[in-house]
Amino acid sequence: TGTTRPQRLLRAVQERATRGDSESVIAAIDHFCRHQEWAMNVGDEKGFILDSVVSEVSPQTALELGTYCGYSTVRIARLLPPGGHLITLEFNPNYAAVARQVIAWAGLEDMVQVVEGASGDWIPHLREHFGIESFDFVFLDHWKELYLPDIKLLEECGLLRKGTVLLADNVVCPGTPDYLEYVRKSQSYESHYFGSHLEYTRAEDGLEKSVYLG
Ligand SMILES: CNc1ncnc2c1ncn2[C@@H]1O[C@H](/C=C/CNC(=O)c2cc(-c3ccc(F)cc3)cc(O)c2O)[C@H](F)[C@H]1O
Ligand SMILES: [Mg+2]
Repeated sequence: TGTTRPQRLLRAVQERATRGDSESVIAAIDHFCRHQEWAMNVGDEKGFILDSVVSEVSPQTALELGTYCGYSTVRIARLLPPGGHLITLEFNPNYAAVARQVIAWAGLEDMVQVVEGASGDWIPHLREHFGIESFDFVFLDHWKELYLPDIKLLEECGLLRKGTVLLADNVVCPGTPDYLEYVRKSQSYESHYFGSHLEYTRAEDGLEKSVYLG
């Protein structure tokens, strides 16, 4: 009964990063994934694109689907404007536990709510439970076949508004073909592809940014 990879990633953060310094937490995770063990964080190259989109949107309300170890959660939360808040959904309790500690080490726990459970179960209750009217920004990075059903659910629940920005990881590798076809063909979205590479590798991957038009 050894440790899990997320637990080893957390230990690397606690050993290498400075409490309260989100940049050092991001750097510690990238170092761990490059030099110790690969892990499915969005990574530094795609992370730079994520940063630029978050900075441009400057969201008061943000949603992340698939927290994993909290790497992209920290990247997003550190760029939120005053009063901004990020809700991140994670259904694996072990991952959620690690993510909470990574987020706390970065000193961002006041801007982030890690919600344990399945996106499909939680999305219909976000308004009543968190007083959310709609989301300014959504980052998709959970099971790839759930991207499409979950944005349709967000639409149905009225949680997207004119101008809401969706950013989806892995649209090339592992790939999200049904999601891509939908957002690129639908009259309700204006989409743009940002080419990049699979985290910590030379394989092709990229992010799809889709603006909801209502
Ligand atoms: C059921 N709805 C869910 N609700 C909340 N959290 C959820 C839900 N479903 C899963 N989660 C949670 O979301 C996470 C799932 C992330 C999946 N990510 C990937 O598979 C993924 C894979 C690769 C990859 C590429 C090449 C290769 F050779 C090997 C791997 C790269 C990537 O960047 C990825 O993001 C978490 F693990 C799971 O508990
Ligand atoms: Mg990913």
